[in-house]
Amino acid sequence: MIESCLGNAAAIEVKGLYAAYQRQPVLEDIHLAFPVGQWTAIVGPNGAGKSTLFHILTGSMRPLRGRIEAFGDEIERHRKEGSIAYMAQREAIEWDFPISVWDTVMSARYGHMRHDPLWRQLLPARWQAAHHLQAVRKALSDVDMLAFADRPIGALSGGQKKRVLLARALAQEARILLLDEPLAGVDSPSEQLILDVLKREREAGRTIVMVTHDMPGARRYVDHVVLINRFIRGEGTPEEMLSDSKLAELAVSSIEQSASDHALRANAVAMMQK
Ligand SMILES: Nc1ncnc2c1ncn2[C@@H]1O[C@H](COP(=O)(O)OP(=O)(O)OP(=O)(O)O)[C@@H](O)[C@H]1O
Repeated sequence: MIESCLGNAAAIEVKGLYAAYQRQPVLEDIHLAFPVGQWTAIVGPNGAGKSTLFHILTGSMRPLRGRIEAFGDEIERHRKEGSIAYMAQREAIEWDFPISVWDTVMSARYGHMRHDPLWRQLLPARWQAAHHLQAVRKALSDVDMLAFADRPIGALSGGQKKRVLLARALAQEARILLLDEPLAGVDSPSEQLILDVLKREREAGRTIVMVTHDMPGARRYVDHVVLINRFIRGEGTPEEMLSDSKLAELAVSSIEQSASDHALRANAVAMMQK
């Protein structure tokens, strides 16, 4: 087990996080902990701030305020060590870029290759050390995409693209997997395959955090659920958080949030016109 000796430290802990785009708050007063070795689902309506939270966790966006730790330590060190793998939404990727499936997944190994001798780093991707090739082969095989290794990524179907993105995250062999909607837009065999792969990763001790709108999948597989809509709206077991009444409260929070944002904007416009 990867994390068996780590006690109760959270894999990631978020303390007092605030984030905004053009002064419009998106995340406020976020306090969260993703338990080590557990599978967490982040659930919230469109525009709730879920992807923004991931952008902050991966370091691609700076929050206005707040502190983030990984394994009880500054998160930046763990990012640099490649301990956190991230799977973006399919829409966030440039699929026209002329790169093969193999090379896309191999790019997850670049962080590890930094420790290889320089002469080896200069060789083409296919001549890298055996353990890198093995990690890529295993990840592609886990998502049943090894037969597509030489295809350009732009020639894949939507579900295949999703599997390649997951393979890329797996090939990093990170301790934490952050997955933004890994189940969105895939057919049901692909969905089952992805859930089974993640179940095995969790059993091997990896910490998984995934954004999902798939309630049946989350109810069946995850250990921990976070409800979010700008603020944290609940955190607990799937039984507690994914009950009809909790999900109804979350939906109502979304309507109230939009109404209050609308009123604030109208107020601001009225003030400027005075
Ligand atoms: N680059 C940006 N500039 C300005 N506003 C943004 C930007 N990115 C996101 N937003 C806004 O921030 C809010 C939160 O967006 P975010 O993508 O984090 O939500 P989400 O919960 O991931 O939504 P979805 O489920 O639709 O993917 C939305 O209102 C969105 O329009």
